[in-house]
Parts: sequence; structure tokens; C-alpha cells
Amino acid sequence: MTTVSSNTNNGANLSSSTADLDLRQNGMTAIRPDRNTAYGESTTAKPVSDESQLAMMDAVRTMLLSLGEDPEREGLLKTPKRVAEAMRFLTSGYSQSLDDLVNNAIFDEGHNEMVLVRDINLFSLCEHHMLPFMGRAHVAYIPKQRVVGLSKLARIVEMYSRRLQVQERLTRQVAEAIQEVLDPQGVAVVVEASHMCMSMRGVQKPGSWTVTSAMIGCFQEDSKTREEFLSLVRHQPSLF
Ligand SMILES: Nc1nc2c(ncn2[C@@H]2O[C@H](COP(=O)(O)OP(=O)(O)OP(=O)(O)O)[C@@H](O)[C@H]2O)c(=O)[nH]1
Ligand SMILES: [Zn+2]
Repeated sequence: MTTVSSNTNNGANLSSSTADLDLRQNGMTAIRPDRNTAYGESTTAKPVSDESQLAMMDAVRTMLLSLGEDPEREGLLKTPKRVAEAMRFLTSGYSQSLDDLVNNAIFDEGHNEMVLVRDINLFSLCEHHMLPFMGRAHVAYIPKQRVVGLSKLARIVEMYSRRLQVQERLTRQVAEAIQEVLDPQGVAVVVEASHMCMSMRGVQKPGSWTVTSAMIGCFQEDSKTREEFLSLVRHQPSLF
């Protein structure tokens, strides 16, 4: 039996104009857990301390001045603090650890069939422009007897989203994290996201969706397993 969880609320405010998943298969990023990519996330990134928050507030004040704004006018007085706090939240994933997050919620269920949590909504910041990208992740694995608490899959997506990211790396990190904590037969992750740096500025293409995937183990090696995953991702639940 295959387990499928879906957060249908999350899809409500997202366009359904996602590209046909069939077409995405050729573009899949097949990865191994130990693979390094050219993107290497900074190892020096750390959670924002109180001191860094003050520095960030100063930087925001400088930006306001550079824009020709008056940081002392009433509407902007608290803006440096608000922005610094928002950035602190939006990058809070740097201060989380996989072990703490999973909290030993691993259960020996003797289950060896696919588990999929789909439509996990996510909000992240692209590291090139520090503008949001948002969308959803579909996360699946095939256990070797042991399963992980379902919410932990969404928490893993959350931890890696709340950082400065590129979508490809986010996708890969989620897959590798599940492989690391559970050592399952395989992991599959698809992320569909819309980048504000491509909508609000630059090339200005609102409505475009970027789809990335990461496949480990049996999802990489066995096309039937991959097919099953993709058809479950495509299927629209009609429960609610
Ligand atoms: N691969 C990848 N590229 C991204 C992601 N987020 C933003 N980018 C791209 O990063 C690139 C940065 O390109 P640059 O030419 O250095 O910057 P730019 O002049 O602001 O580029 P434009 O967005 O084309 O105006 C752009 O093509 C963005 O679309 C991501 O998650 N993955
Ligand atoms: Zn960007």
C-alpha cells in the first residue's frame, strides 16, 4: 500500500498552470547523497545574532537613505527593525539542525512501500537577488522497514527553505537529508516554484514555474518507481 498525504489548502493560492510532469522526467536531476555541486552553500552562514540584527538595521537605514527616503519619517521609523526581524525569520533555517528537527520520530513499522507527502508549501529567498520564490514540494521515499513522522518531511522542507537558496540546491538538500536520517531504499523530491526575481523584475515573466527534482536510490535506478511517484504527484486529490 502506498501512503499519500496532501495539504490541499496549500495549493489554493497557487496557480495550477504547472508544466506537465511527464515532460519533466528528462530534465530530472539525478543525484547521489554524497555529491557536491557547484552551488556549495556557505558554511559560514549562521543564525542572526542580536548584534547582527543591529548591523542589519543600520544597513536598511542606509538603503532607505540611498533610495532618497527619509528614515525618520513616521511610516519608516520602525522599518529597519521590521526588515531585520523579517530577515531573521526568513533565514531561521540556518539555526536548525536535522537531528533536533527529526527528534527521533522514526518508527519501525515494517513498511516497504512508497510514502509521499505532496503539496508542501514553501517560501524561500533566492540567493542572487534575495527576493522570494515560493511554491510547493512533493517528497517521497520507500522505506526499509523504518518510517519517519510525516510532519518531519515538511519540517525538513521548511528548514532548507528558510535560507538563501537556489531551487536546485534546496531540492537536493531535502532529498539528501531524508536519505541521511532514514537510510531508505530511495528518496524523490520535486519542487515547483515561482521566482519573484523573474516576475517582478528582470525578465518579468509572472506565471512561469520552475520545476526541479532530485532522485536517490531506487527512484534514480528504477523507472517504474519514478513513474509511480510522478503519477501520484500529478493526481489531484478530491477529498476536501
Ligand atoms: N538556477 C537557478 N537560477 C536562479 C535561481 N534563482 C534565481 N536564479 C537566476 O540567477 C540568475 C542571475 O543572473 P545574473 O545575470 O547574474 O543577474 P541579473 O542581471 O539580475 O539577471 P536577470 O534576472 O536575468 O536580470 C538569473 O538568471 C536568475 O533567474 C535558482 O533558484 N536557480
Ligand atoms: Zn533571484
